[in-house]
Amino acid sequence: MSDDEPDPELLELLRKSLGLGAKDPSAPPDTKVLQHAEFIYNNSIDVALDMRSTKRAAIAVWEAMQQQSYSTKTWSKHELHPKSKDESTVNFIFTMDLLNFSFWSERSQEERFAVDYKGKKWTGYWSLVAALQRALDEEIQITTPSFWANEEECTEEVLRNVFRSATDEEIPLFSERVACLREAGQIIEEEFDNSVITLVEDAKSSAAGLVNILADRFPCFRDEHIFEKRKVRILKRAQIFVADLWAAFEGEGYGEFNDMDKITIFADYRIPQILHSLGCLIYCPPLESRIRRLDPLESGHSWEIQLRGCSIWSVELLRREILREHPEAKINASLIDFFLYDLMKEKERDGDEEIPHHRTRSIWY
Ligand SMILES: Nc1nc2c(c(CN[C@H]3C=C[C@H](O)[C@@H]3O)cn2[C@@H]2O[C@H](COP(=O)(O)O)[C@@H](O)[C@H]2O)c(=O)[nH]1
Repeated sequence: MSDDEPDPELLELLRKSLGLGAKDPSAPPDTKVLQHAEFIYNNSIDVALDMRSTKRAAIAVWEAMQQQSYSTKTWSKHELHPKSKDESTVNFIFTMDLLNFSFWSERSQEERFAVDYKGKKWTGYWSLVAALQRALDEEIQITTPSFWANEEECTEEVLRNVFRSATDEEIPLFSERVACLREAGQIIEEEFDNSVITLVEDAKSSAAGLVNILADRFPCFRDEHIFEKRKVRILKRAQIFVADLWAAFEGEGYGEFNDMDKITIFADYRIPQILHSLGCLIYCPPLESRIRRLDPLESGHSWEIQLRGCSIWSVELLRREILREHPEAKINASLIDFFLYDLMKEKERDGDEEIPHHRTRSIWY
């Protein structure tokens, strides 16, 4: 949306005040995330995209995904991800993506928050998945929404035990995670018959519809910010919830959506990092040195919104580049995103991080 385009929210307001009625209700749902990402990109002066690198990256990413036959099947191959294609996996994924944020630590690799499970110490995103699997093994109903809302049974002590650490650092934002569980438990109890399945089915197989339900009804999923005086929707956890469902169920059953192309990448702290490593994202010197110094970047800061919005737009251009070269490609932003995240984690394991990820502490990612 360029500067001279009218603000869609304003148009909606005008439409209503002139009694022109709301937009056509039969219009397919849209999350507005991609449109807002383009607006952020068009108004970013501290983060830029490099088109030559994007073209090069598109070829490299496509070839690597082909070589690895990277598909939705890859999701369930991860050791800790649930394998059953049933309601328990829907509940697991909802719980996981309700809490899928902010695992980075200022401690060393040995001292950072870690979860002991199946003889390994899991950190980062995998520490969350391990903690949930461990709790289920210990007969704690950590993936049941009615449990989260029941403060007598699901006490803070029970939750501290669920997220107990193998080191003396606790899980980051513990109290915010408890608040997310309580809020979501209550909303699912009151508005969705105590069932995540009801929530998923209310979207009628629309990925964008499900994202909008989460953003509209759950404040803890409403990842929206102000940029250049406009509201911009990024909705990272709402979107990764849909994509995780889609991948876990391989596009069928509870993972069947007729508009997966409406989902963008999930703007976290790993995708900007890998895009910068690929040369697709370029930072202004003050921002780059802030990141390299590991100095915090507060949530909502213009630089942070530019990083997240330009990452979404960068992968949209990369996706279009892949389709230009391979019109037959069965590819979407979700699959590219999963691949880029796994690629970044591989580079981290190999000690090959070209730049640190940015340090923003928030519940949004
Ligand atoms: N954009 C994007 N962000 C992702 C993931 C995942 C894991 N998805 C799995 C499922 C399928 C894939 O194959 C992955 O194996 C976690 N995150 C985010 O990263 C951060 C954690 O980073 P670290 O502390 O280093 O583990 C945190 O914000 C978390 O929300 C992803 O896929 N895409």
